[in-house]
Amino acid sequence: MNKPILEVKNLTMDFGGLRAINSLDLNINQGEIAALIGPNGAGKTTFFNCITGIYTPTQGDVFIRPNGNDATKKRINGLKPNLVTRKGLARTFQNIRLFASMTVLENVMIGCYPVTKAGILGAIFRGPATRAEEQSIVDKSYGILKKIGLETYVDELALNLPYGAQRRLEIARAMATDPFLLLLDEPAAGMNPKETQALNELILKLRDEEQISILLIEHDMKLVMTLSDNIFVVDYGKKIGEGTPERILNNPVVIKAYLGEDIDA
Ligand SMILES: Nc1ncnc2c1ncn2[C@@H]1O[C@H](COP(=O)(O)OP(=O)(O)OP(=O)(O)O)[C@@H](O)[C@H]1O
Repeated sequence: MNKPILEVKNLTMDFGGLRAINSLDLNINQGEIAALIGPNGAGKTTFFNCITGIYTPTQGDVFIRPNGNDATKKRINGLKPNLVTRKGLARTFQNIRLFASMTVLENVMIGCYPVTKAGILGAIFRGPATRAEEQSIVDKSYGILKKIGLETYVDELALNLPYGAQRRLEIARAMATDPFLLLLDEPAAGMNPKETQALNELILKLRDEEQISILLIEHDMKLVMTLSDNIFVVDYGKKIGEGTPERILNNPVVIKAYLGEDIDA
C-alpha cells in the first residue's frame, strides 16, 4: 500500500466568519504528481499557506513522512515557514517573487541558505569552513540551474530573463532547499504554449530524475490533465472530488461545480 509523504487530516482555516478551508483531507504519495484545482477563491492558496507555516490552521493536522515510512513521520502544523522548508517542503508563489536586481545564480544561492550550517557569525567572520560552504553553495546552485536548463543565464540579472525563464528560476530556487515535495502555485500562469510545454517537461523531469513529488495549483486544465497522477478538486474550501484525470473528467459533481462545458483536455 502507498504510504503518503504528506498527510493532511481535517484541515480547517477560518478568517473571522469566513471558512476558507473546510475539513479537508488530502494525501500525497511518494513519486506522485498531484494537482489541486477549483474555482477562484476556492481556498487553494490558503491550503498551501496552511501547510507551509504561513497560516496556523484553525483545526486539523499536517503530517509529513519524507521517506514514505512511519519512522520519518512528523506533525508540522504550527511550524514557522523556514522550519517547514528545512523539513523538505518547498514552494513557489502565484506572483513571481525573485530578487530582480540579483543574478540568476545569486537567486538560487539564496534558496540554499535556509539549509546551510554557517550562521550569521560564520557569514561575518568568513572562516575556512564558511568559505568552503560558500563554494559548495555556488557549485550546487550552478548544478541546479543546469538541470532546470537555465545555465546560459547564470550571470544575468533576474529581471532581464524572459517570463517563462523567471518562472523556472523560482522552481530552481525552491529546489535549492532539497525538497522531497514541491508545491507550485499556478506555475503556468501567464506562460505561452511553448513555455507551458517546457514546464510540463520540467515537472516530469523533477519527478523522474530528482525523485521530487509535486503538488500543483493550476488553472491550465490541459496541463493538469496531462501531468497529474491524482487530482483534488475543491469548492468553497471543501473537497468535492478526487482521482485520476479520467475520474475527474467524468465526475458529475465536479463538472457541475467547476469544469462546466468548456474543458478542453
Ligand atoms: N488573509 C486572508 N484574510 C481573509 N480572507 C482571506 C485571506 N486569504 C484568503 N482569504 C479568503 O479565503 C478564500 C480563499 O482564498 P484563496 O486565495 O485561498 O483561493 P484560491 O482558490 O487560491 O483562489 P485563486 O484561484 O483565485 O487564486 C477567499 O474567499 C479569500 O478572499
